[in-house]
Amino acid sequence: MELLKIDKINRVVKGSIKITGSKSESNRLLVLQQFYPNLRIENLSNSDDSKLMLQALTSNSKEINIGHAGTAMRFLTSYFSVKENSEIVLTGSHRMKNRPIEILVDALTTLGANIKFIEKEGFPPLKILGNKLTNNFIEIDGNVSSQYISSLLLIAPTLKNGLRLKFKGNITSVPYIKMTLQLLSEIGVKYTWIDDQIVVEPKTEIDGQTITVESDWSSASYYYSLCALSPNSEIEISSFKKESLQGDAILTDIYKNLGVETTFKNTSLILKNNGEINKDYFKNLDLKNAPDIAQTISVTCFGIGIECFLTGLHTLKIKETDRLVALKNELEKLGGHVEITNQTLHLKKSLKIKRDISIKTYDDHRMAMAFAPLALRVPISIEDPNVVSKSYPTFWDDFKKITL
Ligand SMILES: O=C(O)C1=C[C@@H](OP(=O)(O)O)[C@@H](O)[C@H](O)C1
Ligand SMILES: C=C(OP(=O)(O)O)C(=O)O
Repeated sequence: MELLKIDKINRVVKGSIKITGSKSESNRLLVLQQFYPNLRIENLSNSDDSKLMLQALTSNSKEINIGHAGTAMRFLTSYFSVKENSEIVLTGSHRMKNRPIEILVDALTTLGANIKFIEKEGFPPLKILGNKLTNNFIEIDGNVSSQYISSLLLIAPTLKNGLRLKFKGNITSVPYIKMTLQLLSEIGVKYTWIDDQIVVEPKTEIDGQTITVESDWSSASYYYSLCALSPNSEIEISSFKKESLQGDAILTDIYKNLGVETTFKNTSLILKNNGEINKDYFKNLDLKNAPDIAQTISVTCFGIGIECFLTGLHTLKIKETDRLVALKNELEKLGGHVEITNQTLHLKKSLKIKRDISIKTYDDHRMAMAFAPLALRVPISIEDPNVVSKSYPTFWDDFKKITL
């Protein structure tokens, strides 16, 4: 196993970084481009997950392996269900075969799709026979993963009568659903969202247009963490928009409470550490709308030595790994005290951080990137560092650029 040893960083973090396009926006636009070929995309993500997505969409192969890419797995399930006369096996990594997909498969089946579970009921791999979906109403549980809903919304305008989707119970990761709807709206698809019901109108073609993907806010979180852990630091990251489609743009508010001040300079974000920490803010922070930054935030709090109680984390258990367990294991190796439930993480105040600990990454890019900034406190090692390529292939080059 490869191990990346990072010496303690002794200098103030300074520099500028260009981050690749949002993985979430890219994966949506790639699907839409198949339906509407006169859609052009700029600043597409160079993540493994987006490359796998594009390969899958343009492949002639009968079996497609999507690796660890959750959004791709979920979006492609709907895509291949409506691709008439196609016959495909959609599979993934060992972990992917344990990430549930039954809610989406049931919804698609209600619409008229032909999908079979090949191994374990409710999980990939799937055998999908593409055909014309004839129904246009579904009721769906929205609290397990928003990706099922986005997946259905992406095919919605291609259905003869569009789609009427009604939520049962609460919905999670709502900003990702809004992102899907906003992108549909940008290409001219009409929709309404009233109370617990979304209605999407059909659209057979769009006017030619180019959409520029904003850079990835989840990837930006690691620079917020570096900035919070490095007094007097100043980091410039690009290219971002003030009105973002990405829910993780909430980072600007959250990290303000960890002493990071954000200003916009054209399309760049300038992060500066002003040392003003508001510990109380982290005594109860709900992250159901921004689950991908939970790891970054808990590690930053640990590095600063403050308590945090994070809620709304129920989706973390079914991501690249069980992120709640992974965080507890690794923070405790470093000397932290962490209590978890199925939806919360409580990090107690811990003052001393153990040196030279080797962090396990569990095939999870965000474990590697979230723990790396702790090198501002102690020498640390990251196991299997190349996992970062799932969302951010040049992470280590960029990290070195501003820390060495
Ligand atoms: O739609 C998307 O692009 C995503 C939705 C979220 O998943 P959940 O809705 O499963 O929380 C998020 O964690 C994931 O990284 C990307
Ligand atoms: C959860 C993530 O991705 P996915 O679900 O697409 O595998 C992520 O990137 O943090």
